[in-house]
Amino acid sequence: MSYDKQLIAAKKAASLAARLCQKVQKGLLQSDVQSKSDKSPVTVADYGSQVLVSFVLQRELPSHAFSLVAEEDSGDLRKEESQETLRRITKLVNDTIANDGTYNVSPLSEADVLTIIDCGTSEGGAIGQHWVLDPIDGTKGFLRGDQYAIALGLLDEGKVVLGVLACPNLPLESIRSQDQNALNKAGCLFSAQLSCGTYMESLEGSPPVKVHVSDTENPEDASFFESYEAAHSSHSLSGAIAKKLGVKAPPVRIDSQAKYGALSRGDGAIYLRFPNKGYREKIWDHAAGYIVIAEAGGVASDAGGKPLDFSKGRYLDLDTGIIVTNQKLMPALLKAVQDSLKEQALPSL
Ligand SMILES: Nc1ncnc2c1ncn2[C@@H]1O[C@H](COP(=O)(O)O)[C@@H](OP(=O)(O)O)[C@H]1O
Ligand SMILES: [Mg+2]
Ligand SMILES: [Mg+2]
Ligand SMILES: [Mg+2]
Repeated sequence: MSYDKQLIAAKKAASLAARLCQKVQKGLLQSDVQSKSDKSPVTVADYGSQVLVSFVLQRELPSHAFSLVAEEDSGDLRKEESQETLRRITKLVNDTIANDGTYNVSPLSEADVLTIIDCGTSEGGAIGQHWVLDPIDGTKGFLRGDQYAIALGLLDEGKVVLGVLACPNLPLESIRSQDQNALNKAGCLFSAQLSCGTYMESLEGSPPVKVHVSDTENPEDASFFESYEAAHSSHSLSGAIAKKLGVKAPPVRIDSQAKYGALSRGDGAIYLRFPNKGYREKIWDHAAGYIVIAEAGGVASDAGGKPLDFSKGRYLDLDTGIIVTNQKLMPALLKAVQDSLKEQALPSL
């Protein structure tokens, strides 16, 4: 089965959303930051991005049933104190659509915006097709002016069949490049479809280039990625695993699924993620990255070596943590992870 049409629509949706996010990040004001019940910062761009992706997908694929599992909902925005925020989101979305020029539509109203945000409340699951969206992954990175991604995947019968990662601040060259000029040129769009490989192009438009994960078999040559935020992933556990494996390079700490993108083109060889006990991973934090890595020849699993299961609804059910690397390094990595977890569980003497 081909998902070509959906892939074209997904790339268009994520690119347009990226434009909105870039505009907001440039002019980021403190007043853009709201507080959600989970205390994570949510910005105008977060909602605006979700509206644009949902809008474009429905426009581009009018004959397809539409189900979207997305991170944000309109609850907070419907509150009295959010009126100004809603007004700003609506204007940003309408300006972005008008500047793009593809869609000849009358401007969306604030009520339209709320309705479109709430298109993302699907529960997903193992039956049928569901889009999975993180409108801004790496909100903390976004607010800091660092890495973030617009991450969009498609599930078919519970399996990720395509994924797109728009990473506006990721350099087009390897992040390990020493060339400052090259590092200043940023804005990558990764796209992957089942059995078709992973491609990268510039967000400004360039021919897609096929990418592949690092093929290193030697952990001494491997550098590893992890969250910038220590609260999202234990830096001490990943350090212990890397040491056991023989990794020499210091960790590369960046926000968002830009890690999966950078890994898919070989900027590093390993990604380790170990949230606090009890934290439940959401499917939108990994769906797009999972297929971008798999189609580039890599493998992502939980800490027990099981593939990630996206068929269970909005959450991933998994055994402690997520590990990602190439096929050759995975057995050694898995052993180092298991040994380190056992040691960590032992009472210290
Ligand atoms: N305590 C926690 N442990 C693990 N992940 C967390 C977390 N709190 C938030 N997250 C998730 O980590 C994501 C960012 O990952 P990373 O650390 O790789 O940048 C966040 O995505 P959002 O920014 O979309 O909310 C959020 O879903
Ligand atoms: Mg969030
Ligand atoms: Mg996220
Ligand atoms: Mg998010």
